[in-house]
Amino acid sequence: MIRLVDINMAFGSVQAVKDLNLEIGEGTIFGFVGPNGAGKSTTMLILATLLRPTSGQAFIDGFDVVRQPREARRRIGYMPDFFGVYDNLKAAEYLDFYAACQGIPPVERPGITTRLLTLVDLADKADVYVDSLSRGMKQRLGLARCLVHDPPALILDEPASGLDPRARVELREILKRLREMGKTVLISSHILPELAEMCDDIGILDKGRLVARGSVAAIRSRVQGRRSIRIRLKGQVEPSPVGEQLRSHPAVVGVTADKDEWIVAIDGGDDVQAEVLRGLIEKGLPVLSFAEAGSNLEAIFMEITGEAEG
Ligand SMILES: Nc1ncnc2c1ncn2[C@@H]1O[C@H](COP(=O)(O)OP(=O)(O)OP(=O)(O)O)[C@@H](O)[C@H]1O
Repeated sequence: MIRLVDINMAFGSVQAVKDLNLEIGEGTIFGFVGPNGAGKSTTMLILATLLRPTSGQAFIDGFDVVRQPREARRRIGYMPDFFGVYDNLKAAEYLDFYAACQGIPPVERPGITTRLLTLVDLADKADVYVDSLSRGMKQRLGLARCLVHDPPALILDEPASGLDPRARVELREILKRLREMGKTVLISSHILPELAEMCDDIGILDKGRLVARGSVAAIRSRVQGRRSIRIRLKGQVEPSPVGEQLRSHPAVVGVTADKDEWIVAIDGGDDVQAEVLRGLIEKGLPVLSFAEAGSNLEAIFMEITGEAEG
């Protein structure tokens, strides 16, 4: 449904997207994750036909976004990371307005508006001014707006950003409904755990390059067996014998000092963790705490995007 072939995008000397190749099958919820400036919004703008790539091709349902922008646009709903809402309109009027912009005949518009407001759980807000809706509600209304022309593919740029946990759960529920409807969704975030709960597949973008792609389980297994340990020692900061001692263990693959803490990446399980602790104690180093930071998704994300730096 969505295909990117050797996409490059340069803004002057800034290479925002580099040799990006990606295929997203029909009915997939695909999470696009990467730190700020990774190139997510740029890629989405290209797919939305709003930015012409420096080179490469992008297709929506087989239509080239540069050569056949009208056909591509008809098949896509795009929600930018920031969008304005007209505050003098009520929710239903707002959707009606966008349906009119899409050339939908007046007789069909009330039905579409009602269906979409129901889909995004705003049926009871039809007559409420958009301006007075909460941020989460505005986001859901924005999502409904992308659906007025019933496109098979949706591109959502950071829709969960700034939402409270409850609003995120609501958004996740709506994405599930979209999946049931057979929509293909490309959704971005700079927070991997936020996307992991909602997506079938994940692509990690870093400095314009796709550095990992696969199911959440596959990405997790890429760094399986690796864990981070947080260590606090009394009055110890670099330079100190601590870093040297930690690095001397062959299973220690990374050591960083962060304020009064050391963060150590180890390639191994409980036995290795116990050995590293024993090594510190045997050297007479004053360990205050030694705890697993967890092999959480955020650590995995740091790991993968860190790898790409070299
Ligand atoms: N119109 C532009 N002119 C110049 N540079 C740009 C332009 N748009 C994006 N960039 C640069 O391209 C790079 C990628 O930006 P992009 O907005 O695509 O990243 P992103 O992954 O969406 O990040 P964020 O989460 O911060 O929006 C950044 O270095 C950015 O500064």
